[in-house]
Amino acid sequence: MRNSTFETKTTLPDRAVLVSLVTNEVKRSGIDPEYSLEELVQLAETAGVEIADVLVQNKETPDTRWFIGKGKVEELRASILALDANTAIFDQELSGAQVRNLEESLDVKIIDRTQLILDIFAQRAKTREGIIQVELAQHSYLLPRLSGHGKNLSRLGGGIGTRGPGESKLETDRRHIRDRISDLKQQLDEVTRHRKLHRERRKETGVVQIALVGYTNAGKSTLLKQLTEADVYIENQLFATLDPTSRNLVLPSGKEVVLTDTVGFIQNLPHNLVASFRATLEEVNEADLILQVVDASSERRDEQMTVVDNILNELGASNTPQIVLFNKIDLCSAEQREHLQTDAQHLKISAYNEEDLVTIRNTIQENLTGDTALFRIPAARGDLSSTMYRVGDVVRQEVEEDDLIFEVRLNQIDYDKYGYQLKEFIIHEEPSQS
Ligand SMILES: Nc1nc2c(ncn2[C@@H]2O[C@H](COP(=O)(O)OP(=O)(O)OP(=O)(O)O)[C@@H](O)[C@H]2O)c(=O)[nH]1
Ligand SMILES: [Mg+2]
Repeated sequence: MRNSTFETKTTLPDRAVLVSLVTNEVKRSGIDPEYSLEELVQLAETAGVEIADVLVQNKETPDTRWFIGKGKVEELRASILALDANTAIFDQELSGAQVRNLEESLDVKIIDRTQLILDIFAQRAKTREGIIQVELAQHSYLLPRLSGHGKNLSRLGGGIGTRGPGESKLETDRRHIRDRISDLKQQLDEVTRHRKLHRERRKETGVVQIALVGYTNAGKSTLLKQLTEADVYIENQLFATLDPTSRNLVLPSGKEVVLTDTVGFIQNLPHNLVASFRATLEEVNEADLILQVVDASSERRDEQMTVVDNILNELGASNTPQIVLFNKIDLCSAEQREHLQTDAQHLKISAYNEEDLVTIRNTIQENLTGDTALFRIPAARGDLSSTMYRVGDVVRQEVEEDDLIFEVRLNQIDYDKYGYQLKEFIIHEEPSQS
């Protein structure tokens, strides 16, 4: 049945026991271990893993050799045998030595949350940039976990926990991996430079950039599709989208802006991954407006919003104007709906409701349209006329004595960008009605 001669060991789907160790450090980190474990279940399912059992241990500190306590290792062994599992997935990061000890003792594949996320990313990566970024993250994860013998590289073969760097590198030693990392970094630099050039060109043309951000599975891609008719991948699973997709969005005024879908966020996002995906996430940083998409029907809505805000902070994008879209309102209970903040910056929507899409387009437009301003420019500064047309809609233009009068409905973003020369000529400003 199997048609590939390259396929290595795994013929059965992975069947895993999930393990979570709740240490004092975990408790201090502010991460709710129960929520984290719920998410690990979803991540495992997303990766196509069957879940046989879930084990939890409370312990002040991890065991240096086994991570979990010796007694818990025996419990895990019993569960693996009874339920015929071939993998154990830990919700916290393990050291290389702990992985080896557990693997030798239990004779199953051992992976942790970080590796599982990296695997899902590896399954999803389609563009050159995405593929390079994932491989870079995988190697960076692996490097400190290789100690002495390169034996644990033999875990790289097939199935989850094994995708990625690839079988051809089975015998690779540390130096080899380091070489590969610097090679990947170089390739990434090149791709990044291209992306940057592209972005700068878009910027020069003055096109407004809007980024859809949010927790994974919130509905970002669905909104991109609904708003722009883009053909994008939408799935009820974590990390459906990896590579940013940009599409033109036409506002009611006829103005075109660029809307970009981005990779979803998750709590406890592996550091290697964030570092590797910095280039991709730059899109968010450069946006003129951020649409934060929230799954309002999620029991964990507030936690998810906090994670997103924290990551935006880390990216340096916390000052970018933001509209929060409370999505999936159709799935919300009356009580859930009631607790949602609503004002000009917070909308309750469903990505599948046409009227809501109209509201979103209008709200974007309102946020881009600022106040109406009156300018008086000396005729000698006629060179500024063209700038007037760059910063908004000129609604009136007259000559009065030796001066030019312009009434402009400002586009706030463009005005901030290009309007610095105009500011001294303003004679009257009126807040917009919207
Ligand atoms: N009922 C309902 N389902 C929605 C709505 N918006 C999105 N969905 C569903 O939610 C799931 C996730 O949607 P995506 O658009 O893939 O989510 P995403 O934010 O792009 O997710 P990632 O790419 O994984 O980060 C899909 O099954 C969508 O059909 C909505 O307003 N109502
Ligand atoms: Mg998506």
